[in-house]
Amino acid sequence: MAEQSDLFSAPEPAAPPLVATKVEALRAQLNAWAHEYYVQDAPSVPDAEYDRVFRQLQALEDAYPSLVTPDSPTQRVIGAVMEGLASVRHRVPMLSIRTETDTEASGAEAFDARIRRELKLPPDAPPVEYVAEPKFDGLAMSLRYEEGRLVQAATRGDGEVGEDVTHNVRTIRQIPLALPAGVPPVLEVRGEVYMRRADFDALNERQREQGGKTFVNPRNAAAGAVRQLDSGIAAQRPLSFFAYGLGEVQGAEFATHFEVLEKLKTWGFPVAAQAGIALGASELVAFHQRIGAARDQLPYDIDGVVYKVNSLALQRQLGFVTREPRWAVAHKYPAQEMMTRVEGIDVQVGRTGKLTPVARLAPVFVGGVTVTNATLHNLFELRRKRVRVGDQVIVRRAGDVIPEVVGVVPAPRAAYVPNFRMPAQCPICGSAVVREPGEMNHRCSGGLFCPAQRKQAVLHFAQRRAMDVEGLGEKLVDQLIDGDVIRTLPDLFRLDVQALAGLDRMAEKSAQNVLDALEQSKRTTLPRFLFGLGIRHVGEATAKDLARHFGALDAIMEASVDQLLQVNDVGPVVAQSIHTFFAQPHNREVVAQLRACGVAWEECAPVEGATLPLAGKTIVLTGTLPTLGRDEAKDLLEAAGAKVAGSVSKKTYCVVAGAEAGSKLDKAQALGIPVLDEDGLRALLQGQLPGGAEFS
Ligand SMILES: NC(=O)c1ccc[n+]([C@@H]2O[C@H](COP(=O)([O-])OP(=O)(O)OC[C@H]3O[C@@H](n4cnc5c(N)ncnc54)[C@H](O)[C@@H]3O)[C@@H](O)[C@H]2O)c1
Ligand SMILES: [Zn+2]
Repeated sequence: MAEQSDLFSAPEPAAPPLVATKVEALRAQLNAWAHEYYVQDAPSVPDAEYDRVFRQLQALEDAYPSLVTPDSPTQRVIGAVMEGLASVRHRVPMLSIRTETDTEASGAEAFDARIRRELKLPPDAPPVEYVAEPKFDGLAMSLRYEEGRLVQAATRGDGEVGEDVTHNVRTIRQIPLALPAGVPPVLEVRGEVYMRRADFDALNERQREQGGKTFVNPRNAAAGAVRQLDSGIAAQRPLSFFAYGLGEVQGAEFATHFEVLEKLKTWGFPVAAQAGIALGASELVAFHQRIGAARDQLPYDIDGVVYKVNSLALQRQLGFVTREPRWAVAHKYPAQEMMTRVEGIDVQVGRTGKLTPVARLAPVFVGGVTVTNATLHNLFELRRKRVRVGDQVIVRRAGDVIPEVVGVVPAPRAAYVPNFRMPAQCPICGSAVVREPGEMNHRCSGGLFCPAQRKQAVLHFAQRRAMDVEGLGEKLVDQLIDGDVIRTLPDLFRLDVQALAGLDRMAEKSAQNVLDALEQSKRTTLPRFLFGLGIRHVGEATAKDLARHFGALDAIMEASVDQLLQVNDVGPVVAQSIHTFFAQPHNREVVAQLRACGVAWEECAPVEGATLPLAGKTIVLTGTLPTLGRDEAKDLLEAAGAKVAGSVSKKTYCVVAGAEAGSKLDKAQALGIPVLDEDGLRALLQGQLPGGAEFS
């Protein structure tokens, strides 16, 4: 009998052994990736790659349902409880969301059609009401409040059991610890903990500067912070929060999801401003497009939008499938991380002379654009990530920022590939490449000469505190350099009315004004000139110290590192930087030409720092003086040998206070430090001690 019935019922196709093996392999791969992603917060492949393999598995399971097992990644929410964190059983499970993909029709239309079918709506029924929201790329969080107090915060885990991370979540400022009176006595708020892009970039920048580990993306940085055992670390990572739903609630009833969002707002939770009601498929499509167009400008990452049936009664009617509700879907955008191959590593020189290794890539569509180059930041970052030519890497492009290589996809290399090296000479100008001790970045030392640094060099040279060329601002400098009107600083002094008047928005009159300003700037001072050269680490104060110590430019140019170290406040890094600068023949040539063009200053005999009346004294300026400007007062004090500092400490010699002096004055008084007015300052410069006595 059994044999006969087998003949009549349509049997499922038996899976060929090869398919069964393939399915097992795909599951093992997905489980390994999920472990890296959920447990270690350090994925080795981009989400797009995980999703691709996930869909492959889904397709095979659809074709051979006999192969489906309850522990397949397609059948359950993946996640785990980290050792060291207590586990929390969710009273209302935390589910995943099905992803709707675009075919010929928009994913929004496919979702709406499915909902209408499942609700058995006739074709002429009015449009279904949905709520559309951004899909934040962070990690799901359940916040439990009892009697209005936050008592527990838990991650999603496997959906049934999550991790207790209350200690870390308490450090997130956007999450209220106490709620206003009148909230339901038991209230679980569900939402997403995430990191804003700017916070993420700043965190990584800090890590890079210190040679520390950088994070792949804001999601992993946020997840890593939330799942720390030590709340001190989480507190240092700037995390944010958006609420988008509820878990267990006692003592309140809601009719719609939108009403829930409104209530969350009144209780003090951040709710996405874009969340709104959408009627039918057409409004969902419009929402998807609108948020997609604004995506790059958002201050945080989203990977799509979420559509939810608004009526909670209909939600209940629709119910759940294994790992996801039927009443919601995610409609995604192009991935912000993709995999591609490194075809070469180039070096770019930035405006400030910093050398950046840049990966040349097999073209890849990421974050909505095709990318062929991505930054590797610096040599150390590149080495730490072990990037070599030929490797598959993860490229991230989010917002308007330049694309970056965030990691290598581990794979055996076919052949030996040499490690990348920084060039010893600038690829643009041939000057020596230097890296200071403790610095992560390599730089071109051809500051004045290097075409990559020209604009920056000219602007710095012309600024008020340096050569003070009025009217030589950014727009004009852009035109001069881009139009190849000038190449080096001396070219500035070779400009004529004809060359200038040919430029955009430059009448003959204003051209003459610029020439006059240039002419006037030629009579300058040694500290201004030195500062204007833009030598790394030589700010105004150091330029003044150098001028005072050596008296003449030639002496500075010829000084050894040891001689430079004799100067007040000049340490090894600064001394080396000055020495390297003047060791470049290009830079010496520029200086010679500037002098040949008539740039001149008075030189004087070297002055011993110690002989100046205020040498070694630190003085603080605060408030507005009646006649002296802040810069003027500073110049006068520094000329007398004083150091002008920005904050008051026990070491402060005296404070010069004018009108509207604030906390600095209070602090001086508290510490018993003498306070002078402008007359007192003048007296001090004349040699009178703040107490009234004379200098000995
Ligand atoms: N790279 C890897 O190795 C790797 C490994 C495993 C998983 N993943 C990625 O993880 C994701 C799969 O995770 P999933 O199945 O939990 O789905 P999901 O994370 O894509 O979607 C569900 C989650 O969306 C979040 N969400 C954001 N905004 C929301 C909103 N407004 N309303 C409701 N929920 C919102 C919630 O946290 C919820 O848990 C995929 O993107 C996959 O690529 C990557
Ligand atoms: Zn250079």
